[in-house]
Amino acid sequence: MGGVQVRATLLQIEVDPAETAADRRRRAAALVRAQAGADLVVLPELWPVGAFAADDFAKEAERAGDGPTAEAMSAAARDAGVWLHAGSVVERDPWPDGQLYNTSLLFAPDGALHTTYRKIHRFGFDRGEAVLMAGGSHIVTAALPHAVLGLATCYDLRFPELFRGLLDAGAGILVVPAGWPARRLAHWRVLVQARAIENQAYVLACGTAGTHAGVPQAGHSMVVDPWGTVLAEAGPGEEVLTATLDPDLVTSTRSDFPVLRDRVLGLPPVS
Ligand SMILES: O=C(O)CCC(=O)C(=O)O
Repeated sequence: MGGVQVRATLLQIEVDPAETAADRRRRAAALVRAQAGADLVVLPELWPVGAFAADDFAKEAERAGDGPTAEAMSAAARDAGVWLHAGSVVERDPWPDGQLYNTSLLFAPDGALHTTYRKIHRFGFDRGEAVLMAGGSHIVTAALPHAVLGLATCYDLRFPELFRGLLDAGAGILVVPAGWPARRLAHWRVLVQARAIENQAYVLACGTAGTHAGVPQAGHSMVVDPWGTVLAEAGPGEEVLTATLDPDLVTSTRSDFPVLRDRVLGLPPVS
């Protein structure tokens, strides 16, 4: 990254079933290339296939390291010279007969795959992702030049203990790609802000636009600072959202208003 400030761009891409995954990959790659000059670019959850398009998960599954999304995003990150959180893909591992995972891909500015994160909490209760995919079992952070990213995905937002794990692992910028449905937009806005306030961290929450598998998407990608202030918020349609982050604000918020120091851990239950 260039300096003390982090120029972040969230690409709230529309997922339209009339567009093929291959066409959407080309469009997303062009959007990433247009962000040259940013430090960190973020795409949403499962944007190649659609987060609710469960019937297509197996067909669109790919390898995390060198599948079609990884190849397109690696080249786009390198061409733009940006850190790229390329959202998530349906990963099959081992290839070609293994389990499906909802796996996020983080590329370095030279195009190398830096880190992957398998979504831990699977959404759908007894349907969709919850039955078709396996859950991840690792908390994942990534140390970038001026900040540590903590990775989570969509439904993970509802599980504050995961974010405490990311906080304890050193994260100051929490990155949450999502495919959040419009009917629970109110939950999204509150949860994104809450994760920022309670962990005194930036939250970059990038959703999708459009309707796929009959589920209208919320859009409303958000950038929230460690004090809980919403720095930028998208509308419901496709949008490029930008914000400038100051990693020192994480440190100063935590020392000026030191609530994290007052955590009380490991209390025994009353029997
Ligand atoms: O928790 C929710 O309301 C939405 C979660 C979701 O859509 C997902 O994880 O894909």
